[in-house]
Amino acid sequence: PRLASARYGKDNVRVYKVHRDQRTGIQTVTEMTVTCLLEGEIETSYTQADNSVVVATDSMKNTIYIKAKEHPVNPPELFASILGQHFIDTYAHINTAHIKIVVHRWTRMVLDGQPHPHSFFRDGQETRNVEAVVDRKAGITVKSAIVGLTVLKSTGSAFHSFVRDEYTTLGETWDRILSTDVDCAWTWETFGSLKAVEQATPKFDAAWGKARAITMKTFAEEESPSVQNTMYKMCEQILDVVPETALVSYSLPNKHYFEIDLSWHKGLKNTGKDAEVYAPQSGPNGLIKCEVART
Ligand SMILES: O=c1[nH]c(=O)c2nn[nH]c2[nH]1
Repeated sequence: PRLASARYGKDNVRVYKVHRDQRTGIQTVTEMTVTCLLEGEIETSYTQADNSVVVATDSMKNTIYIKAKEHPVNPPELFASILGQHFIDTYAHINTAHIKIVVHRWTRMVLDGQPHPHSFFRDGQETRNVEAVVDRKAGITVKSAIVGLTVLKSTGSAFHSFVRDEYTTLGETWDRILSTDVDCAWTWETFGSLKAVEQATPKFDAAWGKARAITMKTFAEEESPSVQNTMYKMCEQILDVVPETALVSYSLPNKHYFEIDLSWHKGLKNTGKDAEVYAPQSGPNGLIKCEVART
């Protein structure tokens, strides 16, 4: 047998960092969960119990905290690239660093119309994710994402004219509930160096804001004929407004809400245009995926 692939590191490294503006007294917080996996000439640590090539995962955890102290942690695309580049620069036998950052939401409280200087709330389980692969030869590839943004529309979604055969029971509908947990990702054109990522810094927050706005606006305003068509339109718009992206993808569960026929009870009308009470389904769910490339 041969070692076909290997990467190792530290997962679930929770990091919190506060910025204190001395002049205004306004404090800003960032909370993230970091994963760091390294690849390189590390085969002998697996095959020969040679630990001389092993940068301990504990040391990686220490490094994440030190770099978070020494460098900005925002935008996450920049911090992930800085962190990955550190491992390539520091250990000659490490050739690829895989850094994943999940940024959790701390939204500033607004009290009596005023943003509070140091109080925040978790408005949803949505996260902003970044995966950076820093490779000694190939450069820095960065994938940004919105994950876990749960949305629902109570109408404005249809699904009909699909294959009808001896396996089909699903009725056609011109008016249905549509709900999903958005997982939207955009891959940046590869950066040739950390300097190139640093120069692109202003683009990362802007792209996240645009992708999130396009997702919500298209979801809300499109008379959706299917999840497939609506997500494709989202991809087209993101590629259009973020020219440095090479690929945009969505992975959308179709979280079904079933009509409940109550006519057995005194002829109660609760289906079709009379439907008001529905049964939200935990599963099974549709799962619709696509990747749209610029070229
Ligand atoms: O939008 C939808 N796409 C599908 O492929 C599908 N299949 N069942 N319901 C569906 N809704």
